[in-house]
Amino acid sequence: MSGNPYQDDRGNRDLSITNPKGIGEIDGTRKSGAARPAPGGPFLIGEAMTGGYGRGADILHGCTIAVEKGQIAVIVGPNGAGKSTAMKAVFGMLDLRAGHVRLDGEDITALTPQARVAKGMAFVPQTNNIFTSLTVQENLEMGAFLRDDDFRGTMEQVFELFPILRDKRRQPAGELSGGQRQQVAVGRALMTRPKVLMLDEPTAGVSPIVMDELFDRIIEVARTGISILMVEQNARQALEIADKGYVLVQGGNAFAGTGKELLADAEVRRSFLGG
Ligand SMILES: Nc1ncnc2c1ncn2[C@@H]1O[C@H](COP(=O)(O)OP(=O)(O)OP(=O)(O)O)[C@@H](O)[C@H]1O
Repeated sequence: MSGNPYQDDRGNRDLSITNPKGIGEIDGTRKSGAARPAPGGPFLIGEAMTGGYGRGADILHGCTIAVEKGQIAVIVGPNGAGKSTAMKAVFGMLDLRAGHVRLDGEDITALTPQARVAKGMAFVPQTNNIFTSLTVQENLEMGAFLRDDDFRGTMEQVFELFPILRDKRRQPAGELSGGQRQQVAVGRALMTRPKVLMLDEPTAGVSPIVMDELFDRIIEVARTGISILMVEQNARQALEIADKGYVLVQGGNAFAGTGKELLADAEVRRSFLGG
């Protein structure tokens, strides 16, 4: 897959590689240089997030993750770095001890996940992200449960994006292949007509070809103006389509930059991309 189609005309928001101490650059407090943040800050930002599960030790330590409208931000890093935890924190599944989450300028830190869905956020977790005993179409209808308008147009868009789902719409989702199930999960999230689509390892367990196809579809979704925030194990491929990449290590930001910058950075390559 080639580079990201958005990078050229949005280059002025892209930030150079930063170290944890330079993290202020990510949230738009950059003090010098040409890059200026969008007025009001990023569309979605989890800023300086610190917290963990229940009464356990903190997993996130001042972690910052952001995505602009219609862009793709990718979180990569070693196993256990806290990538999924950062996603859960942005979605409100974690009580933060410090830090904020802002969507379109509004502080949503105190909102429940359900309230965030109503605000336009959709989250596709890593596992158990479909109803296996329901048909494909029923899964998509479940995605529209918060809507009281006619959602057939949205379902049509999902079928256009993932034609195989139309063919299999009457089949129980549990009978589908891994890649097709992921399409159901993404399709179900899209049924809410989200402004932000959060994906935790959407390509887990699928073949390289299926991964490429899924990434192409994700680019298409971003082109419609939806922001994509995703965690990926396939770091190199994901960074290729990323407007913005974050490398998390031990719950904190180790590197951030455009996908291209991270792919070109010698240390990032050596430490996180297998050379
Ligand atoms: N529900 C939970 N309760 C308590 N601790 C958890 C929970 N989920 C994750 N953790 C812990 O949080 C830390 C970070 O896990 P997390 O799943 O966020 O990492 P990750 O970067 O997504 O890893 P991976 O790449 O392996 O999926 C780990 O030490 C993990 O054991």
